[in-house]
Amino acid sequence: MFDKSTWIKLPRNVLVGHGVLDQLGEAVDELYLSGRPLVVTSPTPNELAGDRVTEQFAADDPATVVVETASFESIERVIDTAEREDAGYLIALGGGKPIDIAKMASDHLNLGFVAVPTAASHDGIVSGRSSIPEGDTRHSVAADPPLAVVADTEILAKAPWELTTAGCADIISNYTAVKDWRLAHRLKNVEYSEYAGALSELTAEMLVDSADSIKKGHEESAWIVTKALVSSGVAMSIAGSSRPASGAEHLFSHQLDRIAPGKAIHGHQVGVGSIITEFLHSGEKGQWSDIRAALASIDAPTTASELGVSDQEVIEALTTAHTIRDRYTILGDGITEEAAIEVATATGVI
Ligand SMILES: NC(=O)C1=CN([C@@H]2O[C@H](COP(=O)(O)OP(=O)(O)OC[C@H]3O[C@@H](n4cnc5c(N)ncnc54)[C@H](OP(=O)(O)O)[C@@H]3O)[C@@H](O)[C@H]2O)C=CC1
Ligand SMILES: O=C(CO)COP(=O)(O)O
Ligand SMILES: [Zn+2]
Repeated sequence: MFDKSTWIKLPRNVLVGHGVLDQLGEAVDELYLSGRPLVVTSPTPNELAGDRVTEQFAADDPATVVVETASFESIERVIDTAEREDAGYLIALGGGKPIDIAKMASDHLNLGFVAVPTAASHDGIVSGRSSIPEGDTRHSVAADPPLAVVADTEILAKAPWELTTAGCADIISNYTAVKDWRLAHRLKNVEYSEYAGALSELTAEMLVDSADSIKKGHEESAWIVTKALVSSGVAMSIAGSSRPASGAEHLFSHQLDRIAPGKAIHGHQVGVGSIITEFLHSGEKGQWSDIRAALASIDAPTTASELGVSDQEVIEALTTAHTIRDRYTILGDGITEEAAIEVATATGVI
C-alpha cells in the first residue's frame, strides 16, 4: 500500500524589495486576519521601523512588546502580552530573535504571524523552525512559518554590513549541511528529501555566483541575500526540518554561543564551521578552500581571530559540538582534541 504523505507549510505572501514596508498593511489585509495586531520586536528594529509598522494598523489599535533575548522567558512574555492585550495576530519586526520568538508564541497561541525582517542575517525568516537556546542545549522547534514576509531592501541595506555578510555565510553553509544530511541518510537512515537538498545547494551556488555583486552599501546585495534566505527557508519547510541548512557547522556555532557568548554572530560562526566540516568531509583536496574563498569574498570571517574567539574556544566547540543535540553529522560521536587542532590548523582557522 502507498503510505507516503507530506505537508509543506509556506508563507502565502512574500514581498521583497525597495520600500515594501509600506505595503505591509495591504499584505496583511489579504490574509483575512482579524483583531488587534501585536508587534513583537527588539529595541533597535523598534526604533528604526516600529512607528512605520504600527501606523499602518492605527485603526486596529496595535500593541507592541519589545524582547531583548532569544529565550523561553521571552516567549512566555509575548504569550502573556498577547493574551492580556487580546491580540488577533502577531507581527515580528527585527532580526532572528524577535522572529523566532513570535514564531513560537504564535504557534502556542494558535494565531497567525507575519515576519518583517530588518536584518538579512539568517534563513529563519521564512522557515517553519525556531531555534532557542536553553541551558546546555538548543531546541530547534517546529512552528508554523509566517503567513507573510515583508522584507524591505531599503531597510535591510542600511543594517550593519556584518548582518548581511552573516546571512550570506548562513547560506554558504548549506553546502556542508546537505553533505551532513546525506551522510546521516546513508549511515543512520535519516529521511532525506532530494528536492529540499537540491534547492538548498542551488541556493548556495546562486549566492556564490553572485558574490561579485554583494558589496557594502549596495541595496542589490540585500536583494540577492534576502532572496537566498527565502529560498533556503523554503527548503527547510519542504524538508520539515532544518537539515537542509543546518549540519555540523551549525552544531559548532551553537556550541560557540555557549562557550563564547556574544562574541560573534550566528552566520559568521556557521561560515567558519563550514570551512572545517568541509575539510572533515572531503580532506585536503576537497572544497574547503572554495568555501573559505567565497566567505572572504563577501567580507565574512574565516578565522578564529576574525570571529573574535580564541583558538582554545574553537577547539572546545569542535570537540563538544556533537553533544548539543541529537543530529548525526560528520562529527559522528565526537572528534578528539588532536583531530580538532589538526583540522582547524590545516584550514587556517587557528
Ligand atoms: N529559526 C531559524 O531557522 C534560525 C534562527 N536563528 C536564530 O536567530 C538569532 C540570530 O539572528 P540575528 O538576526 O543575528 O539576531 P538578532 O535579532 O539578535 O539581531 C542581531 C542584532 O542586530 C540588531 N539589528 C536588527 N536589525 C537591525 C537593523 N536594521 N539595524 C541595526 N541593527 C539591527 C539587533 O538589535 P537589538 O539588539 O536591538 O535586537 C541585534 O543586536 C539567534 O537567536 C538564532 O538562533 C538563526 C538561524 C536560523
Ligand atoms: O540556523 C539554522 C539554519 O540556518 C537553523 O538551524 P538549527 O536547527 O540548527 O537551529
Ligand atoms: Zn543558520
